Amino acid sequence: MGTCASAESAAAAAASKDIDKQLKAEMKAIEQNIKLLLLGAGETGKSTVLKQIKLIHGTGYSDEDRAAYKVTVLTNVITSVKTLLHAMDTLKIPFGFDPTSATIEETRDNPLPPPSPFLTVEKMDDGDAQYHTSYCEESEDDIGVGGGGGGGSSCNRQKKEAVEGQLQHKDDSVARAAASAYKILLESETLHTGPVAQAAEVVNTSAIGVIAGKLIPKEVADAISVIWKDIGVQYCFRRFLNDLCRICNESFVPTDQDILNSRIMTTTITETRFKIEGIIFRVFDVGGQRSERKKWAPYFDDINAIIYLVAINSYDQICFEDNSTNRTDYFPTYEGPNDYDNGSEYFATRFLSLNKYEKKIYVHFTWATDTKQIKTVLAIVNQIILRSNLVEAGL
Ligand SMILES: Nc1nc2c(ncn2[C@@H]2O[C@H](COP(=O)(O)OP(=O)(O)OP(=O)(O)O)[C@@H](O)[C@H]2O)c(=O)[nH]1
Ligand SMILES: [Mg+2]
Repeated sequence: MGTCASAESAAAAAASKDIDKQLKAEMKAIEQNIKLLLLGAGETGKSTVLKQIKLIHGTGYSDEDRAAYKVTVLTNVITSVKTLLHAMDTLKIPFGFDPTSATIEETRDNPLPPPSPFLTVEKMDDGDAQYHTSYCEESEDDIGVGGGGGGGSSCNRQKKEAVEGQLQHKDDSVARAAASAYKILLESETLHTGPVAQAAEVVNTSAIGVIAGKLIPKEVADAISVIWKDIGVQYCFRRFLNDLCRICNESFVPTDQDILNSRIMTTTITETRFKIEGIIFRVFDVGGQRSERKKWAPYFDDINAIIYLVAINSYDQICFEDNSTNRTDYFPTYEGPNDYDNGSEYFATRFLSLNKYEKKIYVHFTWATDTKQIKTVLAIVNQIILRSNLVEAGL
């Protein structure tokens, strides 16, 4: 009896000690805060992940935030149309070009280029590496410009992007037919005539920025509308401007998805604090362009985790910084087929093989603009960080 009672009290004392330790660890975490650093090259989705954390764990966006983002979205629309018009000339696609009039025999035989989900790699203090793929989960919202567009899934979107990528393949027969039509019109000096070419002139000569409180000028909005209806322009780049009418309307207020899709290059390091399960997370978002990277160094002190983002669709894009350097160049050691599964596996393996100090690295394939997928990734990240805190505290 006496033995039993003393065993019980020993167990109770041990349990109480554990609780004390846990409370102490949690208090320590609260005191210290959890410092999370978002790193990665330019346009890899760092600020987008921060926006998602704000939506998931913060208070969301106020009316003032939305008014500021309205300026960004409207400016992004004008910039995108200018980019699109530039692409028409670069890819040699004339206005009015109908891709269905060209034979697609060769394109059908070409392998599809890999779609473009983004890869995130988390570095932890020690231990194993892990993968998490949220790439093909169903998504509630489809993404158009501003993403207000209806239905569909991430998988459908990826297939759509892959098909669009194929349409732009420089060797396919549709692209050759477009270039040939472009050449004929150029030689006959009729390439830049007609209503769509006039609308292009209006957009190209308009100012890029939209001032706070103002709308896109009516003549520019009308010109964008004319450009967007052109079948050749649709062929050139059909996914960005589906929501033009909504965005150009006076009553336009950016939705959460508009905000996630909008783009401002980060040039000032920001710190944002969130309380998740009682613990304060301090998230640092840095600029990824080359000139910004020298500002990263002081932020490595005392951090609990790095979320390193990589855009795995950027392997064939050039750097914003100098407009010529390939962002990732090709990988001569890659011998696998040109498909998503093998390509993404290869990227993950390359990153993991750089782990010289046996740090814990977790790899997630995800879409930074998809709140549902980022929610899953963040929940895993939080669990990992909190777990490693308890391990540190000896629990
Ligand atoms: N399709 C797609 N677009 C994304 C994804 N992540 C980010 N984007 C878009 O890419 C653009 C750039 O994303 P940002 O979050 O601003 O990139 P960043 O890494 O903060 O860039 P810097 O501030 O220049 O370092 C934005 O328009 C985003 O909406 C993704 O996973 N998929
Ligand atoms: Mg940024």
